[in-house]
Amino acid sequence: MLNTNIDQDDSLILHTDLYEINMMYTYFKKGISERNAVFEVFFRKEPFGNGYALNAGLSHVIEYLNNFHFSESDLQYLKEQENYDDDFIDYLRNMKLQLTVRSALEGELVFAHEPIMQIEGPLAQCQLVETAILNIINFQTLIATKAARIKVAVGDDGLMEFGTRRAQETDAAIWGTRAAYIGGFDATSNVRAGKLFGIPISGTHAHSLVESFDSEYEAFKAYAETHKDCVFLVDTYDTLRSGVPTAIKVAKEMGDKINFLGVRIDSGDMAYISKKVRKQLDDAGFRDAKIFASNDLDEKTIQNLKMQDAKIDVWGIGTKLITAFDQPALGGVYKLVAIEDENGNMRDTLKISSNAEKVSTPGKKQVWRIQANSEKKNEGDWVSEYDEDPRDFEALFMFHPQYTYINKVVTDFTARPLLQTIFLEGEQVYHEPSLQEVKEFAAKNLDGLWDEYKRSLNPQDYPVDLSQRLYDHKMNLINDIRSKIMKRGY
Ligand SMILES: Nc1ncnc2c1ncn2[C@@H]1O[C@H](COP(=O)(O)OP(=O)(O)OP(=O)(O)O)[C@@H](O)[C@H]1O
Ligand SMILES: O=P(O)(O)OC[C@H]1O[C@H](OP(=O)(O)OP(=O)(O)O)[C@H](O)[C@@H]1O
Ligand SMILES: O=C(O)c1cccnc1
Repeated sequence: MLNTNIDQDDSLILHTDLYEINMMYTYFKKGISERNAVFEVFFRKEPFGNGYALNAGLSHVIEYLNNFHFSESDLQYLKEQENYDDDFIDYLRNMKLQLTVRSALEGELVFAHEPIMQIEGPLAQCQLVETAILNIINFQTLIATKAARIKVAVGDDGLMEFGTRRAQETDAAIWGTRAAYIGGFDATSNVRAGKLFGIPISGTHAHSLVESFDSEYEAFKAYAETHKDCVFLVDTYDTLRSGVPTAIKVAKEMGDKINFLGVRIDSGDMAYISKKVRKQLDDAGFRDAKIFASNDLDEKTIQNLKMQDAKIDVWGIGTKLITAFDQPALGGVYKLVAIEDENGNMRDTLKISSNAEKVSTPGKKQVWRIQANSEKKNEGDWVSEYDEDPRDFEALFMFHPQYTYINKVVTDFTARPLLQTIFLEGEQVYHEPSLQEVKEFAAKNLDGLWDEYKRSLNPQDYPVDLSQRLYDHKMNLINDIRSKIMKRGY
């Protein structure tokens, strides 16, 4: 018996902060819950000092929104806890998803200060979904980005995800594994993630197998007699004196009965040991046997090991990937950018700050990825008002949104809108691609990025520019608000 109140009709609908429902209550009681609103998700800095983020999480958001309803036990719980009036409880009972959701697709490269998801519809519904959407996108985009960094470090070597045992609980392991696959991992050790998402599964064995037999020889032999594909973990006692020689002995004895894929090392000086192991395997005639390595690895250690000419073919990565060890959160936010007024007109909203980077950009927007036809590489992103289209221009003027003297004119370009319609007034209109297609899309997008933005250390800032119209609108709104404050004193 579980010590929780999870019942049959549990869904993610209450996976929200209480303040969202408290705000819905106010909107409902004051008669503004159905006013049209537009919120946008964006982050202010790429994680890990990276030059880009790799978008992930949309699939889980779609699943969440397709299960958008309050169950009777949810309503009863809210009534008991918060004593909301019955008319509000009835309103929640009858609530059907009416939101229009536009989003950057999974596997898309996304950058700071541009909307990566846009939620439009009744104010109350927009407010309710904030928490779950941020929870999902912030985590999965973070892990996909970490995975992409690790993938850059390993190049064409094999890359296995080993993180489940160190993940922040089960959901993080499952969805983190999926994000890692999008970011470039080849396989996972998590069997459920394999079953759920079709990710290839792969595994070796642990030290406990070796310790369960009287000797390393008996352990490897037993494994070989019960498996066709064999990777032996060779560092339980003494990698070079015992582990590798024993693996070679067993591989020779078993001959064609097994596929001797290689050995795994999980401790010690990986550069020194892997070179020695390579020599031992080669000398024994096992030139195709691969060396697998694991032990608290991340992109920095991998790069360093490669610099030391470590002879590692397949990398197993757990803790530092799945916990996003060096940056535990992406910090994506969900901000109101437009709201319907009492006359039915949309009013764009703006947050002013003394920190220029924190002044928000008002209104419902679109993001255009601008690519030069000559190079097939991105020139930058052009954030516009929603009804603008850069394809109407022969030459596109792109300028830095703060340092406007940094600018360029781009001709002969293609422009593609990043925010795609996923739900239209509550109906899913987007057909999800397979996970394999998402992974290929991510790799293709990375090809379109100049190396200057891709390097893991001190990458160049990728241009995220505003259209002239959006820039002028923002400046006018800032001036309007300032002059109102001067007049009214608040
Ligand atoms: N040649 C190397 N250069 C840089 N880092 C290395 C090298 N060899 C191993 N490492 C990394 O150094 C870190 C420290 O390893 P640690 O001392 O914990 O490993 P260990 O000797 O295997 O001990 P344990 O058995 O407790 O894991 C690990 O993240 C490992 O991947
Ligand atoms: O180091 P990570 O990147 O987190 O990768 C996962 C780790 O999990 C296993 O170790 P663990 O000590 O849990 O089990 P073992 O008995 O198999 O060594 C494995 O050997 C890796 O070292
Ligand atoms: O298959 C492995 O070698 C493995 C799986 C999970 C964690 N560590 C290693």
